[in-house]
Amino acid sequence: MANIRPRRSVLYMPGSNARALEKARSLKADALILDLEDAVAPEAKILAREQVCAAIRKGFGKREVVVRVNPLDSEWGHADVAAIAAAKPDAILIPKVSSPDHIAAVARELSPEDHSTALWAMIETPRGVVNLPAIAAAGEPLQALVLGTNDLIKELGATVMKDRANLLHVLGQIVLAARAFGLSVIDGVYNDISDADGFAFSCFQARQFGFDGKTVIHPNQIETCNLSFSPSMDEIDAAMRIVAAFSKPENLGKGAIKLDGRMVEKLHADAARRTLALAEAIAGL
Ligand SMILES: CC(C)(COP(=O)(O)OP(=O)(O)OC[C@H]1O[C@@H](n2cnc3c(N)ncnc32)[C@H](O)[C@@H]1OP(=O)(O)O)[C@@H](O)C(=O)NCCC(=O)NCCSC(=O)C[C@H](O)C(=O)O
Ligand SMILES: [Mg+2]
Repeated sequence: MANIRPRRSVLYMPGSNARALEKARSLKADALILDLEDAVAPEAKILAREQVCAAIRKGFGKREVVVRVNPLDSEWGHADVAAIAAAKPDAILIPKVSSPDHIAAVARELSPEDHSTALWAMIETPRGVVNLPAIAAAGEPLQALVLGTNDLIKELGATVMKDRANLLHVLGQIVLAARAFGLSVIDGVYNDISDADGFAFSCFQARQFGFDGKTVIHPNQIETCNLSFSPSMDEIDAAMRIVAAFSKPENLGKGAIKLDGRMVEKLHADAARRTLALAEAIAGL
């Protein structure tokens, strides 16, 4: 099983907020997005870039570190990419990706020494959704798609619905595109920090769609998120039983077997191995 990196909870914080950058070192988010884009006011952009570079160099333990830069066509974009790549985060998150050209343009800005920096792409414009297959097919170093529901709702002229009935087609399309090209896929944020039940539902819904995790905006959303995107004890138990059943001598070479009165195929064994690998990776965090 290839390396699995848990990306259950992916916490945004404004790069201009020194307290949040420090606090993140004590939080159990799997990944952090240090934001230079929309969460940072224009007058704080340079300070945010400097603070974020210093914070990356100090380190965030085992947490995956991702920096959202400003778009290349903004006055900060090119300098953001140069400075952030030199600080060596795990990935750079490109906002408002509407075509594969946006990814290629940022990739061109990375020097050959920056080859360890992956790219993540935000899908948050109508064009980004329409062009999902081409964007997801961009290839290395693209590693993940992140849904931006706030911008998307705004651009669509839609309104926020608790059950996201007006976004279900997008949830399906982004997961489909990501899986077709072997990318991770992270759901958008839930703005109402005080609504624990609504947040838990949106995590449950995202997991059912196949997302690897969800972006969060406040420490109080992390635990629910981690729980929602972790294999449950029942899932781990079922996975172990499936793997064990396929390992029995009488089942070797069989494509389908009967287990507890149900048909189980090799594909279920593959999924079970992935579940166990994810559980192991989570335990190692
Ligand atoms: C929303 C907030 C501004 C609220 O902040 P605050 O008023 O400080 O909240 P609390 O007092 O409840 O905070 C309690 C402690 O937790 C720390 N904290 C809060 N938020 C974070 C965080 N995101 N990361 C790390 N630490 C955090 C506080 O410092 C307090 O700590 P302590 O001092 O020990 O008491 C704030 O939560 C916030 O800024 N959230 C993130 C906002 C953000 O980054 N937005 C941009 C990303 S969302 C987006 O753009 C989505 C996408 O593009 C789209 O289009 O959909
Ligand atoms: Mg956005």
